[in-house]
Amino acid sequence: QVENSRENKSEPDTKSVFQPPVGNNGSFFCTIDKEELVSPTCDVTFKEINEINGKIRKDLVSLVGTDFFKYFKLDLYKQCTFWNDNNGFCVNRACAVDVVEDWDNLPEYWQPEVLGGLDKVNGTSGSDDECKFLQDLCGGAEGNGRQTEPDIDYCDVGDFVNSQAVLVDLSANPERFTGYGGQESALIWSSIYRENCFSPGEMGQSLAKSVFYRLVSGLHASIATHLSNDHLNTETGKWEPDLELFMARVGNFPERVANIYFNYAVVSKALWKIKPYLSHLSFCNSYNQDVKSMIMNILSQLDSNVFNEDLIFEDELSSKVKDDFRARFKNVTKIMDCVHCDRCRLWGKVQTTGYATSLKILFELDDRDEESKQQVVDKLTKYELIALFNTFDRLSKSIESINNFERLYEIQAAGGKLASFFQNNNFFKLLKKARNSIKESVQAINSSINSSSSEDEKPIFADLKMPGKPAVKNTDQIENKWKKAWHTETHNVIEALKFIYRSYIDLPRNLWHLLLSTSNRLWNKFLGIQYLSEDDDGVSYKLDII
Ligand SMILES: Cc1cc2nc3c(=O)[nH]c(=O)nc-3n(C[C@H](O)[C@H](O)[C@H](O)COP(=O)(O)OP(=O)(O)OC[C@H]3O[C@@H](n4cnc5c(N)ncnc54)[C@H](O)[C@@H]3O)c2cc1C
Repeated sequence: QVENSRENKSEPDTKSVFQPPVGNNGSFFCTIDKEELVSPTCDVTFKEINEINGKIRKDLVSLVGTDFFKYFKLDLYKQCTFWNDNNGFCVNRACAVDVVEDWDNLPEYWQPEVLGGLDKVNGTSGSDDECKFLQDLCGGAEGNGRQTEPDIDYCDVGDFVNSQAVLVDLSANPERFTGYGGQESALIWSSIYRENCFSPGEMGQSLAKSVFYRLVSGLHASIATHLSNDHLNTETGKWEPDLELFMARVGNFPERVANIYFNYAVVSKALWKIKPYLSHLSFCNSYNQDVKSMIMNILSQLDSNVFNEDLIFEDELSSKVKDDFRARFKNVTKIMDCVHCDRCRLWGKVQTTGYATSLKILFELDDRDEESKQQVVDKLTKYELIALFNTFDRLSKSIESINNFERLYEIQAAGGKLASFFQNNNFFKLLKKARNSIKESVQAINSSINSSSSEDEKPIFADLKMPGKPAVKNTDQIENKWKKAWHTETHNVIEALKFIYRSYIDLPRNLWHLLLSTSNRLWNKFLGIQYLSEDDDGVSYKLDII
């Protein structure tokens, strides 16, 4: 699944980058085996992940809704550094981000003087007994001494303290359908997938490549699940799930669904791994008493078997591949600066930062050294932690949505479509409208005979609404197809019946005429005289007997 050869290409080429669709009899839901392991590196089945997710979903929703976890900081105006394309923008309202401007209503630890007051926080940090991690968490004191240490970051943590960065309430800017697409988003995705080309010949590169691909594809599929689950129905004006869109983007591709589960396993293992190092922290309890218990409730449901990160870079030789992996994933997080839709950029940044944080925890937490583990965790910034939990929430929501889409799919497959057709009285509306429409069309034909106008070409069922119209299809075309088929069939049946009826009526008369004309011709021939005939227009003319 990661066989795309993208090396040595200067321009993104979407055709060579993306996998061909892998539809399975048109349906994933019927073919995936939920008892199977999510991946050879995960000792967990799809079913088990569903169960874990069911247990933690409620707490996770509450957690990301708390004041501490719902705010994120990012620079929406950062220039794209990968190609010269900083002029595009998404004009759709759904692409916009509502930035926090009402500072008075924010908790104290989000106030500008605290967020920006690094010196003040640093000044107190040495004397207080609380560890630096907690102060980072509550005061935003990122970056102490980071520069002198080896780079273990999979994203640019400096972005969060950039002077251009704005604070955004994630709960006020949900991840959903924005209309962003076409060449622009395809270019972003192809550039992301192109990062997945490691130096050939390195030990362990194929497994690293596979993990990289699955992470990106899982992110891509998760975004597609959210935009299908929260899709604008232009007829009702409501945001609602769109099953057909989901099937077209995710559901018909078992591999993409599996990659969402794989990402869930990766992030949950990272969370499981930091659990022992969070216990001494109070998570700004003075602001929200429940945050800590919610986190612990969630983490206690997670299992170490969900993902075995040790298999990825298992021997010494693979450390080069690991460096490559880190640099390439960092690029993925930076490519988010090239996304023109602000809302997509926001959630793209949150999620790529969440994966970057997971990778840092999984691959940079040295198993042999307890102290270094604690240090890595202590140095996580507030925004990495917020991104980590929000990314887990996004994956958890995706899995919940996949299960909901499966139920919708089964209802439709079991004839739900037909049932709703009758329940909504559409069948009877169809009959009534057909009757009225035929009357109208007859009138239209009559008037067109007089006025020589083209009124009779007006579609008969112009106002007819068929059930279950897919958002992605041209509805006019579907209606016209129905009308055309209806017309053609009724016309053909009526003409056939008329023909048969006329044939029976005309048969005796035709036989009598045939008999008369034949005997007349034979009599004339016997007498040796000319006889008369008629052409198709009824004109009589003489024929000579040869
Ligand atoms: C960072 C980012 C965030 C975005 N956030 C949003 C958002 O919040 N809301 C929104 O409405 N749109 C969002 N978009 C746009 C969205 O992802 C799609 O690009 C857009 O909807 C157009 O979809 P598409 O069907 O043309 O194919 P795309 O999703 O653009 O995919 C392009 C090609 O990639 C391949 N492909 C698709 N999915 C996968 C997969 N999971 N694994 C492997 N290959 C795959 C297919 O061959 C496909 O033709 C975002 C885009 C980016 C880059």
